Amino acid sequence: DSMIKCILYLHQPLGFKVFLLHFITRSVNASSTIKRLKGIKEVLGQVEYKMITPFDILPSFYAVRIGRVLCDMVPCGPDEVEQAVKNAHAAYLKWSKLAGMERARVMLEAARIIRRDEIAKVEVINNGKSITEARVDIDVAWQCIEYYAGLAGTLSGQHIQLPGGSFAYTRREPLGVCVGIGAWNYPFQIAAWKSAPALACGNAMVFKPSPMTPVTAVMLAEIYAQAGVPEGLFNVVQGGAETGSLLCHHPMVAKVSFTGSVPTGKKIMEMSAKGVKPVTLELGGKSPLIIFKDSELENAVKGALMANFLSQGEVCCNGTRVFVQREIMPQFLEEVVKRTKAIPVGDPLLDGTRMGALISRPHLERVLGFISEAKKQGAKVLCGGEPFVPSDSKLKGGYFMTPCVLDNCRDDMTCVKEEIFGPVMSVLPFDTEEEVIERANNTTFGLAAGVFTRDVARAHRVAENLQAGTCFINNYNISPVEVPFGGYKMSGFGRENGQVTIEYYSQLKTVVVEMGDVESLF
Ligand SMILES: NC(=O)C1=CN([C@@H]2O[C@H](COP(=O)(O)OP(=O)(O)OC[C@H]3O[C@@H](n4cnc5c(N)ncnc54)[C@H](O)[C@@H]3O)[C@@H](O)[C@H]2O)C=CC1
Repeated sequence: DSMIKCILYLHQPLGFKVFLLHFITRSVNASSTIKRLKGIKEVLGQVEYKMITPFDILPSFYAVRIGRVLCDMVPCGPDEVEQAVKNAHAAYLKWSKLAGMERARVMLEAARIIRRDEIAKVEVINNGKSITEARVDIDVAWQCIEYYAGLAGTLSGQHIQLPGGSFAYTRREPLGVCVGIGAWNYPFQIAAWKSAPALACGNAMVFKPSPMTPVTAVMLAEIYAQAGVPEGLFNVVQGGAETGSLLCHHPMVAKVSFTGSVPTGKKIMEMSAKGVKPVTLELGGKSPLIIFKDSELENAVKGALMANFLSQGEVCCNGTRVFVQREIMPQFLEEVVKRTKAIPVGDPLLDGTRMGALISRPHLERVLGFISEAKKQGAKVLCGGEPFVPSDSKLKGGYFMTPCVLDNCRDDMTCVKEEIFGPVMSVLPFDTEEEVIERANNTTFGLAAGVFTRDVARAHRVAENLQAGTCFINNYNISPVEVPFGGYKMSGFGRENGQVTIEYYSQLKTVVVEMGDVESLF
């Protein structure tokens, strides 16, 4: 947690002038961030530079995951965390007193302000994914805020009749200051998925993005501020494990919602347990995708690609164990390999690109390491699995690789058992429904699962028997915001999105009203 390095280079379209920008060292809340952005002008007064704000992104703003540092961030320590939580608490006291409909109006304004293309560009630079996918992420983010704005005015309790005219009623009340801790794979979207239901219920949020992708959550803070939330209602603190741990231990924090790996999830739960804080854990997966021989093959192949190659394979709910019924294996493999080879890898800012760069050099090496180990254990690489160097010289140092399909896989191989978090599909043959369900469930994870078949009864039977928080039938990796998302088993608990998430960001108060005399036993 010493110094988190992430430097931002701006290229001019002509002449290759490089501007180094140090910004947002400790972004405690939106207004201080804005001040800091403005402060850059003074700090870098002597240097030739262009001022950027999130809504002033230059067409030449250009830096992808190409091995360059974007900006220097200093992790927030106890003082900043204290300031962020206190600010958030003060904002919560105001925000929670507003009518749900008033909160809805502010949130709808935030959803409206989110401008897809500008933020998507920064997200590409932040994360390395293709611009096409980043645009979808930003759309999903504003849709999520819009959806929970719609629910903010519907929060209500129950009226319960009791004997003698007495009654009780329940009130759905906010929790207070909620903490969101995010992973690096969907930086802006995760910040929206966590803050939207939190804010709709009347809470405040202190959000810590992953130190790998610190930038776009700050843009969301600015958007909420512009939309008119009380100052400090959505704060961003930068940092890694130490900052996250300060947040989880803080006595004024009422809840922690975490997205990340299983080992960190366990720590978050332990730390939160000390303060008896509820947690939502969105953790990793090793999800199965089952393709029966009666499937519409083209759709099944497209589904397998969607299940494996979005965001360079860095997706928690990816269906990376692709079980294919033996009779159709040759046709499936031929088609899936043909389409995988055709995926355009390269400059993620270009519209034609479908796969960008992985998050970091060590992560790329880890993913390639899984492939070498798979080969040693007997898997056959049908395509990809190599580092990729784009022809554009600016991208030479990037963390690119070609998407990989592995054949001859067995259930006991490391590539089939462990989450790779990269573009690596493991294909496994199966014979019967009973057998494949047992093998699909033979994992400690349970985030998602998929089944392709034309047999309606089989589809629902298989979905019922798969141990996973989400089961896709005849598609994969679509996540409309109306639909709850979350895990079974070690993939976590609690849900994000959908109506049910209101329950994870609120608490129920029961008020019992006596209309008669007190009948005392004493
Ligand atoms: N289920 C889901 O919705 C998703 C799950 N993931 C999972 O996340 C993992 C990849 O993301 P990473 O960022 O590498 O995960 P990670 O667990 O290393 O970090 C996640 C976040 O936790 C913070 N953190 C790390 N140690 C901490 C500690 N001791 N106390 C408090 N905070 C701490 C990090 O700074 C980061 O913000 C994968 O395993 C993936 O499956 C990723 C995206 C979505």
